[in-house]
Amino acid sequence: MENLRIGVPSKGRLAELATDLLKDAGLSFRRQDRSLFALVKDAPVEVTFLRTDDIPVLCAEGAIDMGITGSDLVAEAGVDVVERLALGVGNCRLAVCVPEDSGIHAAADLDGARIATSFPHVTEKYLAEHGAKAHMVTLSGSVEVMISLGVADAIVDLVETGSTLAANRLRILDEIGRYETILIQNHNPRHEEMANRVVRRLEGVVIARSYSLLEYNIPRVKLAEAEAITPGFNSPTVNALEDPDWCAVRVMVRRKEVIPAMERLEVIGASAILETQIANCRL
Ligand SMILES: Nc1ncnc2c1ncn2[C@@H]1O[C@H](COP(=O)(O)OP(=O)(O)OP(=O)(O)O)[C@@H](O)[C@H]1O
Ligand SMILES: O=P(O)(O)OC[C@H]1O[C@H](OP(=O)(O)OP(=O)(O)O)[C@H](O)[C@@H]1O
Ligand SMILES: [Mg+2]
Repeated sequence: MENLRIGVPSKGRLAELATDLLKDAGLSFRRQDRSLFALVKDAPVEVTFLRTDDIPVLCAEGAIDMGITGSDLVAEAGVDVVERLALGVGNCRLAVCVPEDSGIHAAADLDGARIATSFPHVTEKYLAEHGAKAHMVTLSGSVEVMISLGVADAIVDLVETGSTLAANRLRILDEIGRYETILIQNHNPRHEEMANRVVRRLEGVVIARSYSLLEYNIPRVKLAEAEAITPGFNSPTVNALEDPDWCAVRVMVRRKEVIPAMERLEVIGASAILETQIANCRL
């Protein structure tokens, strides 16, 4: 059986994220200098380092079986790949933006405008849905400066915090879509069983990263109330304590809900409330 080939971004913001995720999932490799290729230790897997935006087409063509990339880039490439797993990072949205003082107020006003973007296909589809047709200025980066350079009336680009827009005195006219970093797969991978194992392993890390383990003691009479505060991923584990009026609860809680949950548990009489980080899990 041939090795499973996984495409990983060679540089840019997703490179380190992807490498860390794979390592945490027990898929360790060493990239030597600028080499484009690495073998994974103890698994029939090869990692190929590629440009993030080439990963969708190379996966669709079968050069790689799986890849880590942005769902925005998959949409733009317009290729038919299987989306296996959302990786819980790289959240961003694609937006049509115009100068703060622009006379463009609706998508229909973009008819006949010049639009600078790295996403011409997604943009044209969006415009067509709004009955508009525009002149595309297709670029690979620094899109936000194109209006002040005089080559565009509007831009379509990724927005996360909005600070790049503010720095360029631009405002969002409309949101085209929301995207994130995903694991994609070819319809016919070289090693299907290993592909499924990669998905399960990464899933364990993604869930572990987004949940904490919460443990606390609670009077039995308050157990139902406590379970309503922390319903858990599956149902909570409840153990008896020496004092029959009390019990101990173990439950997974979304990281961002841990502090408010602890506060609410304290109010209803819980004690010894502990948060533990989960490194990995199989549920
Ligand atoms: N500001 C952002 N916040 C969150 N995710 C982003 C952001 N910008 C880009 N992404 C995601 O990361 C992917 C890769 O981004 P991009 O192609 O810009 O590479 P980069 O890491 O910025 O490197 P480069 O220097 O080539 O631009 C995007 O397709 C998108 O999914
Ligand atoms: O809303 P914000 O938080 O400001 O993020 C959005 C910016 O992030 C990305 O650029 P990146 O940093 O990748 O630079 P690039 O133009 O070189 O790709 C994207 O292209 C936007 O310019
Ligand atoms: Mg970028």
